[in-house]
Amino acid sequence: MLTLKDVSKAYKDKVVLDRLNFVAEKGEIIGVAAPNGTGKTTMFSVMANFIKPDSGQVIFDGKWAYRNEKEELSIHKMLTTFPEQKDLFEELSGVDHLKLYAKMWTGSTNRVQPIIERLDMGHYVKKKVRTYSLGMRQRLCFAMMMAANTPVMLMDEVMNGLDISNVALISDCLMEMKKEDKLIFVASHLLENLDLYADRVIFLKAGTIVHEQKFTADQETFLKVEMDLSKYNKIKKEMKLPDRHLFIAHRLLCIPLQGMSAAEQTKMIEHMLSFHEKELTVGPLGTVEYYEKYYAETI
Ligand SMILES: Nc1ncnc2c1ncn2[C@@H]1O[C@H](COP(=O)(O)OP(=O)(O)OP(=O)(O)O)[C@@H](O)[C@H]1O
Repeated sequence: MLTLKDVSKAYKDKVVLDRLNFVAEKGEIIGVAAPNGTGKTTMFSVMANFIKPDSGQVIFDGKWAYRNEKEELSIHKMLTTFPEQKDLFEELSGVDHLKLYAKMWTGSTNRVQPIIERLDMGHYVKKKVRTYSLGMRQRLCFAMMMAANTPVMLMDEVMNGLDISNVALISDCLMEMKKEDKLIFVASHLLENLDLYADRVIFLKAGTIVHEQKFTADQETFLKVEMDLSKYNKIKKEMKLPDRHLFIAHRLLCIPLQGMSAAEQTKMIEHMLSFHEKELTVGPLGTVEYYEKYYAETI
């Protein structure tokens, strides 16, 4: 559905995307995680052709690649990007915005009313945008994407400024949209929220994807123990930890259980319990833990 092939982009001598490659299919939600200033927005801007990459290609459906105006038009019928709040028209109402997006992309306004109801916007949507709070504007931006109803959606910071119940509401809508076979990219700093609906999360670092986390049943299992650095150093002296263990962000010891017999696993858990640590869990690494692994100091 969407392929990035060797995409590179630099601003002067600052390389932001460095031969980036990936393939995304319809019916997927792909989370994009990285600290501020890493290149999430740049990647989306290249995907939407708002900026040209220095090299490489963005290919849609195996055939369209922004090579000319006709191709650009074909792609932009399939793709929407999350509107920026500053691009909203202060003197128009929310309904006006929704009708505009619905008409432009689908040729009909039939979906507007159900979207207003689904997003619980009825009490404000007829008022002018200049009277809206940050969260009300954000919900309108999301509703505009729902109204456009394109097969590909690029959502940068979709949860910005939303309270807990609205984060839950938008998360539910994203899951419903996934069932409608959309391909949705969500760049977000709400990492635990991504775990809820993303099929995979890509982690950007130094212009490339350093890790892709897939939420499948065959994820590697770790024994995870919260501890500080001095305790970790003490344990390392007292026992042989597996070579592939991680000590993430100076706070979490993660021991891979793969390859250990049941007896060895039990022994390892008993051993860790004997250190009386705060918390001990068994499971795969989550998005927060991978984030810390790649962006915080790890031994
Ligand atoms: N037009 C530009 N000119 C020069 N440098 C730019 C430009 N746009 C972005 N950059 C730089 O490129 C890098 C990546 O920026 P980008 O906005 O893509 O990051 P981001 O991951 O989306 O960050 P955030 O989480 O803060 O939104 C940053 O160092 C930024 O300063």
